[in-house]
Amino acid sequence: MEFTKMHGLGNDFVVIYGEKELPSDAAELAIKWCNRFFGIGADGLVYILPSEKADFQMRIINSDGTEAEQCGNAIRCVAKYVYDHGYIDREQITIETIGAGVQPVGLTVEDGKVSKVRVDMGAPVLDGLKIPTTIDQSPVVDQPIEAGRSGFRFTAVSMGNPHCVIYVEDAVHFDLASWGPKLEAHPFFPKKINVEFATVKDREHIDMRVWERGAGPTLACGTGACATLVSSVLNGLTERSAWVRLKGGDLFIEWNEEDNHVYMTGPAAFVFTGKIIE
Ligand SMILES: N[C@H](CCC[C@H](N)C(=O)O)C(=O)O
Repeated sequence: MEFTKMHGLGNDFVVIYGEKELPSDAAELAIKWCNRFFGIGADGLVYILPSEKADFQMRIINSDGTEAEQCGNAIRCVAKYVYDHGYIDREQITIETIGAGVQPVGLTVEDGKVSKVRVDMGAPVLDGLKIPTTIDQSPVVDQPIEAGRSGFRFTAVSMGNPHCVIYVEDAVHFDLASWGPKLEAHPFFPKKINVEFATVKDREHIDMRVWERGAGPTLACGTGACATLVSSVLNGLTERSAWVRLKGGDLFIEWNEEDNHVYMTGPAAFVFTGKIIE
Protein backbone atom coordinates (compact mmCIF):
# COMPACT_ATOMS: atom_id res chain seq x y z
CA MET A 1 0.00 0.00 0.00
CA GLU A 2 1.50 3.34 -1.14
CA PHE A 3 1.17 6.41 1.07
CA THR A 4 2.27 10.03 0.92
CA LYS A 5 3.36 12.04 3.94
CA MET A 6 2.18 15.67 3.77
CA HIS A 7 1.70 18.59 6.14
CA GLY A 8 -0.06 21.91 6.45
CA LEU A 9 2.14 24.17 8.60
CA GLY A 10 3.52 21.13 10.42
CA ASN A 11 0.12 19.51 11.08
CA ASP A 12 1.02 16.26 9.38
CA PHE A 13 -0.86 13.47 7.69
CA VAL A 14 -0.52 10.06 6.10
CA VAL A 15 -2.40 10.51 2.81
CA ILE A 16 -3.90 7.55 0.94
CA TYR A 17 -5.22 7.95 -2.63
CA GLY A 18 -6.96 5.25 -4.66
CA GLU A 19 -9.42 3.60 -2.29
CA LYS A 20 -13.03 3.57 -3.52
CA GLU A 21 -14.42 4.03 0.02
CA LEU A 22 -13.26 4.39 3.62
CA PRO A 23 -11.81 1.04 4.78
CA SER A 24 -13.77 -0.54 7.63
CA ASP A 25 -10.57 -0.76 9.70
CA ALA A 26 -9.57 2.91 9.12
CA ALA A 27 -9.62 3.62 12.87
CA GLU A 28 -7.18 0.81 13.64
CA LEU A 29 -4.97 1.79 10.68
CA ALA A 30 -4.88 5.43 11.87
CA ILE A 31 -3.75 4.38 15.36
CA LYS A 32 -1.09 2.08 13.87
CA TRP A 33 0.24 4.33 11.11
CA CYS A 34 0.10 7.65 13.02
CA ASN A 35 2.20 6.25 15.86
CA ARG A 36 5.47 8.24 15.84
CA PHE A 37 7.56 5.32 17.15
CA PHE A 38 6.01 2.12 15.85
CA GLY A 39 4.44 3.56 12.72
CA ILE A 40 4.91 6.28 10.10
CA GLY A 41 4.06 9.13 12.50
CA ALA A 42 1.36 11.75 11.88
CA ASP A 43 -1.46 13.73 13.48
CA GLY A 44 -4.00 12.03 11.23
CA LEU A 45 -4.79 9.60 8.40
CA VAL A 46 -6.41 11.16 5.32
CA TYR A 47 -8.24 9.32 2.54
CA ILE A 48 -8.87 10.97 -0.85
CA LEU A 49 -11.99 9.23 -2.19
CA PRO A 50 -14.33 9.61 -5.20
CA SER A 51 -17.37 11.83 -4.69
CA GLU A 52 -20.72 12.10 -6.47
CA LYS A 53 -21.14 15.75 -5.45
CA ALA A 54 -17.61 17.15 -5.71
CA ASP A 55 -14.33 16.47 -7.52
CA PHE A 56 -13.10 14.47 -4.53
CA GLN A 57 -14.15 13.51 -1.01
CA MET A 58 -11.82 13.82 1.99
CA ARG A 59 -12.15 11.65 5.13
CA ILE A 60 -9.89 12.39 8.10
CA ILE A 61 -9.14 10.06 11.03
CA ASN A 62 -7.33 11.47 14.09
CA SER A 63 -4.26 9.67 15.43
CA ASP A 64 -6.41 8.24 18.26
CA GLY A 65 -8.66 6.53 15.68
CA THR A 66 -11.64 8.89 15.94
CA GLU A 67 -13.02 10.30 12.68
CA ALA A 68 -13.32 14.10 12.45
CA GLU A 69 -15.93 15.89 10.38
CA GLN A 70 -13.48 18.39 8.90
CA CYS A 71 -9.78 19.35 8.77
CA GLY A 72 -8.51 22.63 7.35
CA ASN A 73 -4.83 21.74 7.02
CA ALA A 74 -5.67 18.36 5.47
CA ILE A 75 -8.02 19.80 2.86
CA ARG A 76 -5.19 22.03 1.59
CA CYS A 77 -2.96 18.94 1.39
CA VAL A 78 -5.65 17.05 -0.56
CA ALA A 79 -5.97 19.94 -3.03
CA LYS A 80 -2.21 20.01 -3.61
CA TYR A 81 -2.06 16.23 -3.92
CA VAL A 82 -4.71 15.91 -6.63
CA TYR A 83 -3.43 18.85 -8.72
CA ASP A 84 0.30 18.06 -8.49
CA HIS A 85 -0.40 14.40 -9.36
CA GLY A 86 -2.40 15.48 -12.43
CA TYR A 87 -5.74 14.05 -11.23
CA ILE A 88 -7.28 17.44 -11.95
CA ASP A 89 -6.10 20.30 -14.17
CA ARG A 90 -8.34 23.10 -12.97
CA GLU A 91 -7.31 25.77 -10.41
CA GLN A 92 -10.86 25.94 -9.02
CA ILE A 93 -11.93 22.56 -7.61
CA THR A 94 -14.39 21.18 -5.05
CA ILE A 95 -13.76 18.81 -2.14
CA GLU A 96 -16.53 17.20 -0.09
CA THR A 97 -16.26 16.73 3.67
CA ILE A 98 -18.69 15.38 6.24
CA GLY A 99 -18.60 18.59 8.24
CA ALA A 100 -18.92 21.23 5.54
CA GLY A 101 -20.37 19.49 2.46
CA VAL A 102 -19.04 20.55 -0.96
CA GLN A 103 -16.28 23.09 -0.46
CA PRO A 104 -14.93 25.32 -3.26
CA VAL A 105 -11.11 25.36 -3.22
CA GLY A 106 -8.91 27.82 -5.13
CA LEU A 107 -5.34 26.82 -6.06
CA THR A 108 -2.37 29.12 -6.64
CA VAL A 109 -0.02 27.33 -9.04
CA GLU A 110 3.64 28.27 -9.51
CA ASP A 111 5.92 26.33 -11.88
CA GLY A 112 3.18 23.74 -12.31
CA LYS A 113 2.86 23.00 -8.58
CA VAL A 114 0.34 24.23 -5.99
CA SER A 115 2.01 26.82 -3.73
CA LYS A 116 -1.03 28.17 -1.87
CA VAL A 117 -4.62 27.05 -1.30
CA ARG A 118 -7.70 29.15 -0.45
CA VAL A 119 -10.56 27.09 0.97
CA ASP A 120 -14.20 28.10 1.46
CA MET A 121 -14.70 26.56 4.91
CA GLY A 122 -18.43 27.34 4.90
CA ALA A 123 -20.48 29.16 7.51
CA PRO A 124 -19.56 28.82 11.19
CA VAL A 125 -22.14 27.13 13.43
CA LEU A 126 -22.76 29.25 16.51
CA ASP A 127 -25.85 27.60 18.04
CA GLY A 128 -24.61 26.04 21.29
CA LEU A 129 -26.60 22.82 21.00
CA LYS A 130 -25.48 22.27 17.37
CA ILE A 131 -21.76 22.83 17.96
CA PRO A 132 -22.38 20.68 20.09
CA THR A 133 -22.22 21.94 23.63
CA THR A 134 -24.71 21.44 26.47
CA ILE A 135 -25.28 25.22 26.52
CA ASP A 136 -28.59 26.26 24.99
CA GLN A 137 -27.46 29.68 23.75
CA SER A 138 -26.63 31.13 20.35
CA PRO A 139 -23.90 32.25 20.15
CA VAL A 140 -21.88 30.81 23.06
CA VAL A 141 -19.57 33.77 23.78
CA ASP A 142 -17.34 34.53 26.78
CA GLN A 143 -18.87 31.76 28.95
CA PRO A 144 -17.28 30.58 32.22
CA ILE A 145 -15.79 27.06 32.37
CA GLU A 146 -13.96 25.27 35.19
CA ALA A 147 -11.03 22.91 34.57
CA GLY A 148 -9.37 21.40 37.62
CA ARG A 149 -9.16 24.22 40.16
CA SER A 150 -8.95 26.91 37.45
CA GLY A 151 -11.58 28.97 35.71
CA PHE A 152 -11.50 30.21 32.12
CA ARG A 153 -13.92 31.98 29.81
CA PHE A 154 -14.59 30.42 26.38
CA THR A 155 -16.35 31.00 23.08
CA ALA A 156 -17.58 27.94 21.13
CA VAL A 157 -17.66 27.69 17.31
CA SER A 158 -18.14 24.75 14.95
CA MET A 159 -16.52 24.69 11.50
CA GLY A 160 -18.08 21.28 10.97
CA ASN A 161 -15.96 20.16 13.91
CA PRO A 162 -16.25 21.68 17.39
CA HIS A 163 -13.92 24.31 18.86
CA CYS A 164 -13.53 26.00 22.26
CA VAL A 165 -11.58 29.29 22.06
CA ILE A 166 -10.02 30.69 25.24
CA TYR A 167 -8.12 34.01 25.41
CA VAL A 168 -4.97 33.98 27.54
CA GLU A 169 -2.17 36.44 28.35
CA ASP A 170 0.54 34.58 26.41
CA ALA A 171 -0.70 31.81 24.09
CA VAL A 172 2.80 31.16 22.73
CA HIS A 173 4.05 29.94 26.12
CA PHE A 174 0.76 28.58 27.44
CA ASP A 175 0.88 25.21 29.25
CA LEU A 176 -1.23 23.22 26.75
CA ALA A 177 -0.63 19.85 28.39
CA SER A 178 -2.03 20.95 31.77
CA TRP A 179 -5.31 22.30 30.47
CA GLY A 180 -5.86 20.87 26.97
CA PRO A 181 -6.94 17.35 27.98
CA LYS A 182 -9.27 18.54 30.76
CA LEU A 183 -11.04 20.99 28.48
CA GLU A 184 -11.13 18.59 25.48
CA ALA A 185 -13.18 16.15 27.55
CA HIS A 186 -15.18 18.69 29.62
CA PRO A 187 -18.84 17.69 30.30
CA PHE A 188 -19.98 20.82 28.37
CA PHE A 189 -18.86 19.07 25.16
CA PRO A 190 -20.77 15.85 24.31
CA LYS A 191 -18.50 15.06 21.32
CA LYS A 192 -15.36 16.39 23.07
CA ILE A 193 -13.77 19.47 21.49
CA ASN A 194 -10.67 21.09 19.97
CA VAL A 195 -9.26 23.69 22.35
CA GLU A 196 -7.59 26.89 21.10
CA PHE A 197 -5.66 29.25 23.40
CA ALA A 198 -5.37 32.68 21.77
CA THR A 199 -3.71 36.05 22.39
CA VAL A 200 -4.91 38.93 20.21
CA LYS A 201 -1.83 41.03 19.28
CA ASP A 202 -3.75 43.65 17.29
CA ARG A 203 -6.91 43.82 15.20
CA GLU A 204 -5.30 41.79 12.39
CA HIS A 205 -2.95 39.39 14.20
CA ILE A 206 -3.74 36.59 16.66
CA ASP A 207 -1.27 34.20 18.28
CA MET A 208 -2.88 30.77 18.77
CA ARG A 209 -1.81 27.39 20.15
CA VAL A 210 -4.05 24.33 19.94
CA TRP A 211 -4.82 21.13 21.78
CA GLU A 212 -6.67 19.04 19.20
CA ARG A 213 -9.47 16.59 19.90
CA GLY A 214 -8.15 13.10 19.18
CA ALA A 215 -4.61 14.24 18.43
CA GLY A 216 -3.34 16.41 21.31
CA PRO A 217 -0.94 19.32 20.71
CA THR A 218 -0.38 19.95 16.99
CA LEU A 219 1.73 22.61 15.26
CA ALA A 220 -1.30 24.04 13.47
CA CYS A 221 -5.07 23.62 13.14
CA GLY A 222 -6.88 25.10 10.15
CA THR A 223 -10.42 24.79 11.49
CA GLY A 224 -9.09 26.04 14.83
CA ALA A 225 -7.68 29.13 13.14
CA CYS A 226 -11.09 29.73 11.52
CA ALA A 227 -12.89 29.27 14.85
CA THR A 228 -10.42 31.62 16.56
CA LEU A 229 -11.06 34.38 13.98
CA VAL A 230 -14.84 33.97 14.26
CA SER A 231 -14.59 34.02 18.06
CA SER A 232 -12.39 37.13 17.96
CA VAL A 233 -14.95 38.97 15.79
CA LEU A 234 -17.81 37.88 18.09
CA ASN A 235 -15.84 39.21 21.07
CA GLY A 236 -15.10 42.49 19.26
CA LEU A 237 -11.34 41.88 19.33
CA THR A 238 -10.34 41.83 15.62
CA GLU A 239 -11.41 42.77 12.12
CA ARG A 240 -13.26 40.15 10.03
CA SER A 241 -9.99 39.10 8.39
CA ALA A 242 -6.71 38.50 10.22
CA TRP A 243 -3.51 36.48 10.35
CA VAL A 244 -3.64 33.59 12.82
CA ARG A 245 -0.05 32.81 13.86
CA LEU A 246 0.45 29.18 14.85
CA LYS A 247 3.54 27.33 16.02
CA GLY A 248 3.97 25.88 12.51
CA GLY A 249 3.26 29.08 10.60
CA ASP A 250 0.57 31.60 9.66
CA LEU A 251 -2.90 31.24 8.12
CA PHE A 252 -4.94 34.12 6.66
CA ILE A 253 -8.58 33.82 7.72
CA GLU A 254 -11.55 35.88 6.50
CA TRP A 255 -15.16 35.78 7.73
CA ASN A 256 -17.04 37.26 4.80
CA GLU A 257 -19.94 39.48 5.83
CA GLU A 258 -21.92 38.98 2.59
CA ASP A 259 -22.02 35.16 2.42
CA ASN A 260 -21.20 34.44 6.11
CA HIS A 261 -18.55 31.96 4.91
CA VAL A 262 -15.08 31.64 6.42
CA TYR A 263 -12.14 31.51 3.97
CA MET A 264 -8.76 30.03 4.94
CA THR A 265 -5.59 30.63 2.89
CA GLY A 266 -2.32 28.81 3.47
CA PRO A 267 0.30 26.37 2.14
CA ALA A 268 0.53 22.59 1.88
CA ALA A 269 3.63 20.45 1.43
CA PHE A 270 4.79 16.99 0.42
CA VAL A 271 7.40 15.31 2.65
CA PHE A 272 7.90 11.80 1.21
CA THR A 273 6.11 8.83 -0.33
CA GLY A 274 6.46 5.30 0.99
CA LYS A 275 5.15 1.80 0.92
CA ILE A 276 3.44 0.15 3.87
CA ILE A 277 4.83 -3.37 4.02
CA GLU A 278 2.24 -5.11 6.19
N1 LIG B 1 -8.64 16.98 15.58
C1 LIG B 1 -9.72 17.60 14.77
C2 LIG B 1 -9.57 17.24 13.28
C3 LIG B 1 -8.35 17.87 12.64
C4 LIG B 1 -8.50 19.37 12.53
C5 LIG B 1 -7.21 20.15 12.27
N2 LIG B 1 -6.02 19.39 12.09
C6 LIG B 1 -7.38 21.19 11.16
O1 LIG B 1 -6.39 21.50 10.45
O2 LIG B 1 -8.51 21.72 11.02
C7 LIG B 1 -11.09 17.13 15.30
O3 LIG B 1 -11.18 16.04 15.88
O4 LIG B 1 -12.05 17.89 15.08
